[in-house]
Amino acid sequence: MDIVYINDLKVDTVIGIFDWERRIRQTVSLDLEMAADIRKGAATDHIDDALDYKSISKRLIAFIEESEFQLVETLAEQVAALVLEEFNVPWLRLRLSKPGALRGARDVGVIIERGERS
Ligand SMILES: Nc1nc2c(c(=O)[nH]1)N=C([C@H](O)[C@@H](O)CO)CN2
Repeated sequence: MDIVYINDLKVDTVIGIFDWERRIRQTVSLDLEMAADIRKGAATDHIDDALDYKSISKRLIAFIEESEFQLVETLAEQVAALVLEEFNVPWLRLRLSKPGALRGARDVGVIIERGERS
């Protein structure tokens, strides 16, 4: 199994459980690993035969910017479902972090794996 990845994709969104968090936008960061067979794209050297990380990141930015979830768990599940369904990805690992959300920690968040790994 090969992996196409996106690291430290930063997106501003409304996220959090407290009233003050509902009134501001905060940055979340995504590290996304997606299972893919890269051999066809490597052989043809054509983007149509590759999992296009640019189009995935554009879709994720649009979705996350519009979202208003409370928990990082909910955002992570929704992002995972979107990638699995819309981009035909069989398996992914997503680390979704919220920098500066916890005093004394660089970031907090969740790591999830979804789908079937071949
Ligand atoms: N498991 C979680 N714990 C907490 C979350 C969360 O999304 N998942 N969120 C918060 C607050 O919004 C925090 O990020 C701001 O202080 C607290 N705990």
